[in-house]
Amino acid sequence: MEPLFSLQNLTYRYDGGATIFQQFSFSIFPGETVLLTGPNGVGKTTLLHIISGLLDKGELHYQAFYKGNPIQLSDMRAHLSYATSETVMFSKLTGYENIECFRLLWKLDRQYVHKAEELCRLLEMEEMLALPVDQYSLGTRQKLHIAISLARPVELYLMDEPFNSLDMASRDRLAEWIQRDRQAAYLIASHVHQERFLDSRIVSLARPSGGNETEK
Ligand SMILES: Nc1ncnc2c1ncn2[C@@H]1O[C@H](COP(=O)(O)OP(=O)(O)OP(=O)(O)O)[C@@H](O)[C@H]1O
Repeated sequence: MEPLFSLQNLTYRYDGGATIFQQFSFSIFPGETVLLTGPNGVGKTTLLHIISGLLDKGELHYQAFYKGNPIQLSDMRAHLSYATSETVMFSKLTGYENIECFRLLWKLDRQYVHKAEELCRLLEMEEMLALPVDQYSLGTRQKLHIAISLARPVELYLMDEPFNSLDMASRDRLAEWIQRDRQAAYLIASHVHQERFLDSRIVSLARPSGGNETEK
């Protein structure tokens, strides 16, 4: 089977910083869930930022392919949804209004709204949607952020430590949802929660002196 997305010979160094990746290659297949693990500071968030085209400063070399076709990482934004570790939200607006803002921003139809609300129900925070986001707890903000990100209709989802602020029941439900979804691929940075993803591939980033080399 052809990978959905493939990154070859990635070399990356932050401006004035150390080399984080050295000739690193990684692929993810349609419908696959990959757990990205490794110690603090090894480069998990950096890799997700790179794949979503957010890092254009520093030394960056790679070849990338989406569905077999060469692609610039800055163009990957159209094909993926990235649930960053920091929640990005309009805090004076309600949950419903935030869902609607992202619908307008991404130019989506009502299907997206239905899916976002379904995810809010799954994560048991639907009753908070009528309130402004600045009244939410940290975990409730995280749930809305995840619901909005996963409702976007794409074939590749990137998630950075999505479980951190969630209660146990929500962690279980979210992990089940992700593993049931065979239509999309998920790349999830998390150095815990491997027990929730027993059937998933684990890519463990190491910290060799020269930066990460191609995953084994
Ligand atoms: N803007 C930046 N400029 C320079 N170096 C940076 C920058 N952002 C991150 N780094 C460095 O890049 C390395 C990788 O950081 P990154 O946040 O990707 O690690 P991580 O594996 O996600 O860590 P954690 O498990 O703590 O979230 C670290 O050594 C970090 O200090």
